[in-house]
Amino acid sequence: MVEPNTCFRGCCSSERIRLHFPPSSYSLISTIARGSESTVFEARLQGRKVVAKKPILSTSENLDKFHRELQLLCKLDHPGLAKLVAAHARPPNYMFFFEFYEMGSLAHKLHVEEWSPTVDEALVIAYDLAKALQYMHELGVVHRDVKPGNILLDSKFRTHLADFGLSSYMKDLKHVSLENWKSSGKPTGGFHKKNMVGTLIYMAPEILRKDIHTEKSDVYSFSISINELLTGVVPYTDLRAEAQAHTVLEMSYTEQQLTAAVVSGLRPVLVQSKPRLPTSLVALIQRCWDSNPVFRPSFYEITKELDEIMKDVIKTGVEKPSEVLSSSLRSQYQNGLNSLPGFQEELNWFDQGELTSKKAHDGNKIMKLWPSSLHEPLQYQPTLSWGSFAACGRREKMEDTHFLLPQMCNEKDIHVFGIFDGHRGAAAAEFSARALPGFLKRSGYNSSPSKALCEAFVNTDIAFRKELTSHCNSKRVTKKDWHPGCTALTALIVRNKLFVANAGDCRAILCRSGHPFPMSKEHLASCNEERNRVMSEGMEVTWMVDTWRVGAAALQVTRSIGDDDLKPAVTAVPEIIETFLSAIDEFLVMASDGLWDVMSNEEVIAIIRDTVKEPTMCSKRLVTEAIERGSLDNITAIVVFLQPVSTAERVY
Ligand SMILES: Nc1ncnc2c1ncn2[C@@H]1O[C@H](COP(=O)(O)OP(=O)(O)OP(=O)(O)O)[C@@H](O)[C@H]1O
Ligand SMILES: [Mn+2]
Ligand SMILES: [Mn+2]
Repeated sequence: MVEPNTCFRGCCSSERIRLHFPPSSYSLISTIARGSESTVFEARLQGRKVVAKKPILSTSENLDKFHRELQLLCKLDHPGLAKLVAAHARPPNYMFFFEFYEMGSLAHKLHVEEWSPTVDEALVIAYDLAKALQYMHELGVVHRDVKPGNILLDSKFRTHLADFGLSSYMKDLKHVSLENWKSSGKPTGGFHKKNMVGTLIYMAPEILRKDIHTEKSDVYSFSISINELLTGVVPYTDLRAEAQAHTVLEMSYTEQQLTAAVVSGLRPVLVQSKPRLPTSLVALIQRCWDSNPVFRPSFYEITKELDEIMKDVIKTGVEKPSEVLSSSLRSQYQNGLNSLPGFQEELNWFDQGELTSKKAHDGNKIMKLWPSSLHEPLQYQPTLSWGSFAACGRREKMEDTHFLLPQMCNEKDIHVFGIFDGHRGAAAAEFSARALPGFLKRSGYNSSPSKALCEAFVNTDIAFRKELTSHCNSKRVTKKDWHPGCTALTALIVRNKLFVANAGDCRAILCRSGHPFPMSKEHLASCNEERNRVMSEGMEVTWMVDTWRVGAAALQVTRSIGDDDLKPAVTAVPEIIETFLSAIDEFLVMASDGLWDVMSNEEVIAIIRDTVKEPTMCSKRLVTEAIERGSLDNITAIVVFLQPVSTAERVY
């Protein structure tokens, strides 16, 4: 008797795909992955190596879901989707057999193997994935679980979107609240299996707000995944490797915090420095993760745009295996590089600064930094918590750096924080962030805090310019007019006293009695006093384009570290403002000018009031907001709470 090719219930049928087999025709060989709702095996089906996905069927609802998924899988047929080769849909065994994709998931490739694709490889993957999703959407189906863990790669690096456990016809979707979403089909998988926070990172803000999932929500997840592919970094962690990223993600955010942050506009750090990265691709990613689904392009538009981008990047069309694209691009890229001036012999300026710092303070363990006097009356004790966030923003390169050094030299009530905003390259900023703390310690053993800060700025400047000169001489560097510099802002807290040293146009404010209390003043050529000082040092200041600028370099700031072509007029000597802290002081905000360009002191304070009382979250919020307001610069923010923050306030 020939059995019909249907499932046990008769609701699933197919002409292409066999839906039942005699038990002897398949065997499970080994476990590949154990999901929350299924186990994935390497299997053999009639001699062919396949993947068997065996759902956990503990309730009748699970069974209904299996049949719905099978009905859908019988309809789907696209090269960009994981191919169902067969199924077994009769008791006691229910399972899907898929084509085996030997390279595994994109998540594994990126975060276990730490694979770093070239831009053209990433473009091919993005294009394949977009095509597959366009196909699904045209059928009226949303995937609802687009993420690197569900993107499988074959030996030719072509993409196959898998895991249709959450896929659904749009017409069947009702409002799914977060609660019943969690208990029904929740996106899981990869290394995020155990924790919710991880699975949230691909979910569009409207889903987090408990709205309905539309095709534009898939567009959002697509862009988060493609940005992850280009950066290699797990969203919201700054880390590549799976194990560490996992811990950091869990430590940095609770579920509510991340939900609140994404809804209020937080996004992963946008890809920035990658050879040949087309700006149009970066812009496309940003449009795809717009907070408003209406502004996100459809996959029809995305594939068209990707097609254009690829044509620009390579003049040879798209339907080629990626290896071919890679090699042709690689040779183009190398030709391009060779015609560039000799910029390759880069020093690592962070390391250079670190070394200088070590030499400077030489591990003095006997002397104490600024010991408190026995005669001092009982002092107010601020309770500190601190955090920072930095983003490249719309700039091509990141030239901001910063450091957080709480409890300097193991002194429980001495803390230092610094921001450096580089110009004409990042060298000075990178060097200073590592070198300045060492100079501060050295001076701290025999100078007052403000004198030590001043010496630290000046010594960092001298050391940097010395390193630069010897580097240029030793390597016969061809960069003739290379005079990198940076502005610098450093806050030092010694028990109940705050000292802020500033050279340039970063800014620090205190929130005192609820109002901004300036702790620094900007040093710009547009400011009379500074302009006169620079001119009295014999340096020309001229009105150019839109503002006053110093020297041939046309610098807008009048104090900085580095800039050896403008020394001594553009001095590294900081201005220092000091104040006693008391119960009226809530928090300190320090930021590079990229933030202050688009936000007033009052607005900064209002935003922090309106955010979870967690300093890293506050810093992120400030930076994200500044980018959204159109800041064109790099942005770094440090937030230091000066009072204990109640746990109730910490939760959004
Ligand atoms: N066809 C396949 N070829 C190779 N590996 C596969 C295949 N299908 C699944 N895998 C591997 O198994 C993992 C889990 O697969 P899948 O996402 O389909 O299962 P799941 O139970 O829905 O998991 P979760 O929902 O927890 O992500 C994938 O991340 C991938 O590493
Ligand atoms: Mn799944
Ligand atoms: Mn999965």
